[in-house]
Parts: sequence; structure tokens; C-alpha cells
Amino acid sequence: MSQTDANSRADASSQTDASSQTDASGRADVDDRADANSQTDANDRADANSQTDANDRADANDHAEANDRADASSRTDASSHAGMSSHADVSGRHAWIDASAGVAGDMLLGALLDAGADLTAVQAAVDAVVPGSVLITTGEVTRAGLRARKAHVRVQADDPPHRTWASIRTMLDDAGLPVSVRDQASAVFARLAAAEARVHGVAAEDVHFHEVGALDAIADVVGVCAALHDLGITSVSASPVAVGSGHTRGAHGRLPVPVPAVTELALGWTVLAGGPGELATPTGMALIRSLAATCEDLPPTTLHAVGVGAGGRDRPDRANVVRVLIGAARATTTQDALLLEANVDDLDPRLWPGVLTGLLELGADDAWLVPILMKKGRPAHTLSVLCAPDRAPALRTFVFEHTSTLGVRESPRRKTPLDRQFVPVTVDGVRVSFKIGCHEGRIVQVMPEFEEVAALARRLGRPERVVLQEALSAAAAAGLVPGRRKPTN
Ligand SMILES: O=C([S-])c1cc(C(=O)S)c[n+]([C@@H]2O[C@H](COP(=O)(O)O)[C@@H](O)[C@H]2O)c1
Ligand code: NI
Repeated sequence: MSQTDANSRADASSQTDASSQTDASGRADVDDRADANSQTDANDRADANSQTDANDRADANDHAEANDRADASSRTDASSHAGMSSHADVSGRHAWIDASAGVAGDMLLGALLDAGADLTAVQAAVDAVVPGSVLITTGEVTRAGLRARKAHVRVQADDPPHRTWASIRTMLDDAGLPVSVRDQASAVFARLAAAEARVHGVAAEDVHFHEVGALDAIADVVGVCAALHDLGITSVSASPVAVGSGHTRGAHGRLPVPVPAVTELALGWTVLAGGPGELATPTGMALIRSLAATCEDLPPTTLHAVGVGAGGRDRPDRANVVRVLIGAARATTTQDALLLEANVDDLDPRLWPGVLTGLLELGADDAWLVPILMKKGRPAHTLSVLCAPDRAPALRTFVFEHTSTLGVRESPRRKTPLDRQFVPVTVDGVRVSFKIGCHEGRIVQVMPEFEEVAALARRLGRPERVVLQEALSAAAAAGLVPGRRKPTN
């Protein structure tokens, strides 16, 4: 959701006026709201569908700009695979996110759309999850004199329900999204839910995403993941994040900035205040933490594209933008990793599948069980979790909370992930995502996402084994063959 005040968050159903401290979602409203109102760019007000809400209109008077080129998104369903477009078959690329002025979900979405992600594909992905509920449009604005793209996320539903993390996960699972988009979006929400759970002292499954806030957040998160997919981004890193300072006011009363959910999400990342106000929102921080593998300055790269996404507020002293710099895919590198392990002999076996799924959703690179024979001849399991070092604290906590172990041991490891990318191939008229692994510029692995093959087999009423073979043949016919050069732009 937006980093800005309730004005840009308030949906069409909001009855609150500009002085209200809480919007229709019951969510927070920053203290420097009044300042934001007077400075919000008129472009926030304009969109091609005349869906401007009253708040956005109220502060437009002095700031109208001729250069608003808002482009309405179409609601066309791009394909049977939501969120895919012709950009998807480009070779892997690395995206570096500059969050040195802060980050919010809609800012990152604006930056990716500005870098060339297809708005129709993004809208199709969001529609697949929450049909007819959110309309995304964009328009050009200026922030401290810099041109930027503002993503407007307009909630259309009159009476959206409260949603738990579990219900959002089910919606993502059922949406027919490309597997990478579904998995990334799910991982972002898992992180958000885990952070809110820790802040409020409740179980992650009990965290509620409130009404409008949930729809906004779904659109931001799914939109960002679909945009990355559309741009062919295969790896992400990000700068240190400016989180802001001061206080904000909302559903939890007066909260210190950075707000508690942001501090929870930021654990293990480099942050700085960077200026007054709520510069990083929970959704923005969760996106950075789930998508970006490393906190770093811009890595050496040949730049392909740059996108600038606007926040709602325009401050004269600091451009309120997120930038995304897209460059060539990274060469294969060896990375630090940790292996967390525990031997468990007394967990109800029906709980294990949920444990493994939960660990993966929380950011583990892999999680598995090995049957062992323990002391006193007891049949048991070793739970192994491979992860990036910064994910270890949350994963350790998850293991303690979801299994019966009394301890977790860990050992440092090194791992070499292949440079990978997703390439769509048409099989029986349906696009299936293939995961392609490349080494030293050549394809070494070609495999369709099995769940998509299984779905196609169900749809065609044919055995999975046959459709899998057909999919591999289609990939080979499309030139995706081990030994060939990796796909290029
Ligand atoms: O609604 C809840 S539970 C909530 C919790 C917190 C905590 O830090 S805890 C913060 N907020 C505020 O909501 C808005 C919207 O955030 P998005 O990430 O959805 O954009 C923001 O001002 C948060 O500080 C809400
Ligand atoms: Ni909260």
C-alpha cells in the first residue's frame, strides 16, 4: 500500500474527510498528513477512468500539471496465465532497488511499470486473485523536480471482507498465476503475517489484513511480483532502506516511525532514518525482504532499463521516489548459506507437510526431512532447512513454534545456485512456465513447473506423464535444449 497518508489510501467507499485520522480500512494515517495534502501532486488526482476519490481532488488546485499521461489499464485477461506477456521470454535480468528515499508497495510497482513492465499483464495478475476489485492506473508526476511514475491502486469493491493470511494464501493458490509470481507473492504475505504476528503477539494464521488495506496490499504485492516476472527479472538486490522518523497515527493509535511491523521486517537489513515521516511501509519493506537476496550498493552491471516510482507526497528537499535499475543477469556465484537442523521423534506426522510448506514460505531456500533411527531405537526425522544467513532467525523461531524440538543446530554452508529464469512455452494452446537453469552462458536444465503441467493434464483429461512429455517436446522444439546458449533478449 501507499507510503502516503490516508488521502491516497482512502478508497471510493471512504466517508472520511481529510481531517480524519483513520481511513476506511482502519489503517494508520501519518502525522504530517496535512503537509502531505497540500503537496500531493495533482497527478495523483487524475486518472483516465475518473475514479479519483474526493481526497485526491481536494488538494489538486494549485498543482495541476499538463504532463499527466495517465494510462488506464485494460481489464482484458491477458492470457490463461495471468500476469504473462511477451516480455516474459527475455533472458534473466538483475534488478537493483534504490530504496534510499524509502519504499512502499505502490512506489515499487510504479518503478517497475516505469521500467517497462506491461500494465495489462500486471492488471491481469491482480484480477486473477481479486477479480474486479482493484484497478491500477499510472500517471507521470514530478517529485522534487524529478519525473516519476505514480501507480494508482484504486479499490473498486464496496464492501471487501477482512482477510486472514490463510485466506489470502488460498486466493493466491487458486488464481492460476505463473508459479514464480504465486510463490513470490505468497512469500511476501507470509513475511508480512509473521511480522504482524510478532508485533501483536498473535499467531500468524490469526493475523487479519483489513478490508481495503488487504485489497491494496494484494494489488501491490501481486502487481510487483507480476511486473518482475513480465520484465524477466531473475534476481534482485536492494540498497539500505530509509525508514523515516517521527510518529504516525492509525488503527493502533500513535505509533513510532519506523512502525513496529517495519522494524520487525527490517531485521538483518541495513536501515537508516533518512528523513521525517513514514518513509517505509510494512508492505514495501516486506517486498524488499522477500524479493531481494542482498543489501548492497549498485553492483557493477550493464544497465538495460531504469524505472522511477513516485510516492504520494512531494517534498522539495528530497525526491520521494523508489528507483529500479535493471541490468544483465548475474553470473553464477557461490553464496553463503546456513543449514539449520533438528532431530525430532515426537511430532504428529500429519504436521510435517505444513512445517515444510511454512518454512519455504518464510524464505527458506529448501526444507526437507530425512528418516533416522534415534536413541532408544526410536524412528524419527531430521528436519533440514537451508537458508540465507539473514533468514535464519525467523526460520529458527518457526521451527521452535511449529515442531516439538528442544534445540536447533546450525552449520555454515556454501551454495552455488544456477542462473535461472522462467520462460513460457505454449503447450496445447496453453502457456506453461519452464524453469531454465544456465551455467557459463549455456542451458543445463529445462523443466516445466510441474503444477502447471498437472493443471493442464486435468484440463485436457490426459495423464500427467503424457502431458509432461509433450511439454518437454514443445520446449525442445522452441530451442530450450541443454547445451544451447541461454535465451537472450
Ligand atoms: O493494520 C495494521 S495491523 C498496521 C500495523 C502496523 C504496524 O506497524 S504493527 C502499521 N500499519 C500502518 O498501515 C499503513 C499501511 O501500511 P501498508 O504496508 O499496507 O502500506 C501504514 O501507515 C502502516 O504504518 C498498519
Ligand atoms: Ni499492525
